[in-house]
Amino acid sequence: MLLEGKRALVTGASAGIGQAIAIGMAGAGADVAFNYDRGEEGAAATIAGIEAAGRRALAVRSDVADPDAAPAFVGAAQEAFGGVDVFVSNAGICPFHGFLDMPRETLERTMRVNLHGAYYMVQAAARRMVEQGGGGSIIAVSSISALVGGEFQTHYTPTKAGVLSLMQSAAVALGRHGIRCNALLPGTIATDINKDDLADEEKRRYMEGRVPLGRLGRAEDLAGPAVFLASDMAAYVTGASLLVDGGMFVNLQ
Ligand SMILES: NC(=O)C1=CN([C@@H]2O[C@H](COP(=O)(O)OP(=O)(O)OC[C@H]3O[C@@H](n4cnc5c(N)ncnc54)[C@H](O)[C@@H]3O)[C@@H](O)[C@H]2O)C=CC1
Ligand SMILES: C[C@H](O)[C@@H]1OC(=O)[C@H](O)[C@@H]1O
Repeated sequence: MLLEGKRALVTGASAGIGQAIAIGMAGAGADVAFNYDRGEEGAAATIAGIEAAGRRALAVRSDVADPDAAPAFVGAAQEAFGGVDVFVSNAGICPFHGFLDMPRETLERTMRVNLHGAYYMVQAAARRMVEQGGGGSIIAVSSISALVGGEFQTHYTPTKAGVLSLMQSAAVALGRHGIRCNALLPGTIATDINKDDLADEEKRRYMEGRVPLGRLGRAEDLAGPAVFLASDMAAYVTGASLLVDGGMFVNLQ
């Protein structure tokens, strides 16, 4: 198995993409610790999915925007599993809102969760990996939105560009330690984050129509690419970004 014996950590894994990655990594042989800030039922389902794969699970409820949450999460995983080999920074929010009347709190919360949270978490994981030696793999969930804009995402797209940039700079900073850092760029994946937005049938059909593969993404579509980047199959891949969007980005006309 690609991740046999690895210890993986995933932020934001009580639902959606994080949940699919956590369970997918367990299916590939990893013990998995995850954090989440809401959704006890979802967290229980993630634990069940990891354990059904015969792997150990650890769930920690905390807010990635809290700088103290990062060392606490990594420390708890270290205590439970004895080390950290793979880290996936996934937790994020996207409260759709127009630009001209963007509430300050919505802007600042989105920045704190998506960008500051990713920074603190990645830094805490990297410190652990450097201390233990032997390298590691860090993956951040950025977005197709790091590359293109969105009318109701002016607070969100800069965070996703920031996360992509964080992986590039971290790849440079951590290469000498054998730690690889890469970004996943999902397209439109049907999850809770866009449930309300895609409840508008016209919008949903428009988004589907932009995808050459003919459908919106499913959270599970991110599991394989994440396992690949975490595994030794990607041993010479760092500072890279992988679009997982059904071809949406290249579809101009
Ligand atoms: N669904 C989509 O179309 C796309 C999503 N993404 C990114 O993928 C990531 C996951 O999104 P989805 O699975 O769609 O969302 P989701 O809403 O289905 O799941 C979000 C998860 O993150 C956790 N979370 C949210 N805020 C948190 C916080 N402050 N601290 C700790 N955990 C927190 C939630 O508990 C939940 O487990 C996000 O970073 C999002 O920006 C990127 C591109 C497209
Ligand atoms: C939440 C959106 O549907 C989603 O988020 C992204 O990052 C993608 O660009 C999609 O718009």
